[in-house]
Amino acid sequence: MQIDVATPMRAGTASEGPSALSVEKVTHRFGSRLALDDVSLDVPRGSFTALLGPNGAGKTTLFSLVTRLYDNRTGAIRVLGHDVRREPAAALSRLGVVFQARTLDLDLSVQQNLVYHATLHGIGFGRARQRAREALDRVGLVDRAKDKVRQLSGGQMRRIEIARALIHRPDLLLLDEPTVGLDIGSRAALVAEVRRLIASDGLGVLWATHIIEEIAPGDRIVVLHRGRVRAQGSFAEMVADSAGDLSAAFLALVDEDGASGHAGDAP
Ligand SMILES: Nc1ncnc2c1ncn2[C@@H]1O[C@H](COP(=O)(O)OP(=O)(O)OP(=O)(O)O)[C@@H](O)[C@H]1O
Repeated sequence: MQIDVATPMRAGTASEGPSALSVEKVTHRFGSRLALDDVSLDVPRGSFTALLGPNGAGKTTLFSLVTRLYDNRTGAIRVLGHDVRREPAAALSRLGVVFQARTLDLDLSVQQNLVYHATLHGIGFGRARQRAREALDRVGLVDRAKDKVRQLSGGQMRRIEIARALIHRPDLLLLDEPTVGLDIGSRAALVAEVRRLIASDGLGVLWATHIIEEIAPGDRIVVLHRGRVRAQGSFAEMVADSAGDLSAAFLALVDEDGASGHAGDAP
């Protein structure tokens, strides 16, 4: 299979500038458990990069390192070229994140949730209200600004979380299994929404999932399994040896009895 396992694709040529996200040789342990093992990956600007991995692959751990919930003691993580350890403020100001667990305050209005978040980013109250309106407009929910969050559906709450993540105009958006608990229609709508944002704003998106149907031709894919990057490349590269079948390619990569049992092995 012609997939680059060793060297992540470089989006950042001199003229294009650095990648939205670059992770280089990051290892993370919880006690004796190795959650991430020498992980390197790239999210080019303007790309939808799917972080595809089964339960326990290490997706959430990776997100926690990028967002500085955990400290990366090995390797380097850069957001738009800013190292998250050495320049945390610059790196985190370019980053928006939607965590797997819902984090909206259900008893506040949609607008209050957004304005509160904007002020945490140092945006003044007046501007925060304007930004909240703009962000809601982009996810098609401007008419729900005054509603309490608990009055919204699960899919609408997710879209509010995306609006909130965009309020400080980041260049990189991380979403950790954002469609968990949504029906098929809401799931498809949410993926489409994020793809529109990439097209309109040139955001780099890292979308963690284990749902193959959320991935489209044109996406970049990073397959993570048991803490190791098993493969990364374009959709076309990923399915080249499986007659266009991404599920088959994915299963071959995460099959413990298959040839790709170790991330460092050439597939
Ligand atoms: N706080 C923690 N303490 C100990 N082990 C942890 C902790 N968080 C995660 N792990 C372990 O690290 C590994 C990776 O977990 P992680 O949650 O990152 O995977 P994931 O790909 O996000 O899984 P899922 O799709 O189920 O959310 C697992 O073996 C998990 O048990």
